[in-house]
Amino acid sequence: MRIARDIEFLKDELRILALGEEIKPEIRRLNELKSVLMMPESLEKDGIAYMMYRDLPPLRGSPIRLDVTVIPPWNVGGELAKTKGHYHLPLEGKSLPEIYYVHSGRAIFLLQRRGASIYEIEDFIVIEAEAGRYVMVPPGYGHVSVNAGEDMLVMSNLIHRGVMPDYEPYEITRGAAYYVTSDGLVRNPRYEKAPDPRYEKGPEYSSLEDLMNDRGILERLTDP
Ligand SMILES: O=P(O)(O)OC[C@H]1O[C@](O)(CO)[C@@H](O)[C@@H]1O
Repeated sequence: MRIARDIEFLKDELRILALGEEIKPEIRRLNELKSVLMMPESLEKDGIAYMMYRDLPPLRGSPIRLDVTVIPPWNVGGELAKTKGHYHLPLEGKSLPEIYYVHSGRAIFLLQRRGASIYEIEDFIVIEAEAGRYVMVPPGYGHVSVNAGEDMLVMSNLIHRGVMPDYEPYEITRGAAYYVTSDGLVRNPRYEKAPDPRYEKGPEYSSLEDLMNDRGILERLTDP
């Protein structure tokens, strides 16, 4: 599968070749997600939760980092496959956004903006995106990516390379304010306040390459 010019994802071998270089993935295991699962007690055995191929060559040396994340379909206690979830720590006092582009599969992005405490959510957005659509995670929003389809979800993300993830709020509340299950959304009871979700669809964009060449969009990653 073509990710961009000179970047190929070899689906059967779970390998990425970028400008001829083999990119070694960082693997997140199911056991590492126990702290954010709706029903961790339903996890019977460890396995691969998702793979992150970080800092692909075309953008090395630039302020923006390009990663590819591959989430196979899985389900623990009815909850669909997802990333751990994090907020972005401010960089030099600024909260910075992030862009996801879906190459294949069906994604649901759960975005949340917290209020006075981590148990209070002011805004909760559910964004659906299949291949050819992108999502901008706005500054200040925490995010979880869910594989809502039956196939592998393959997506890229563009982010300022100085941004560090903050996992603690998601670990304390055991995930986002809503879980995505095979029966739909389930409210996480650990949050004291969470509005009804707002539903959106990620806008279409011709390709990741075109997105990477769109100055207007890219500039927002460093200066929202
Ligand atoms: O850090 P988490 O919550 O496991 O999520 C992984 C995702 O976050 C990123 O590290 C960037 O925010 C991606 O590479 C990856 O898709």
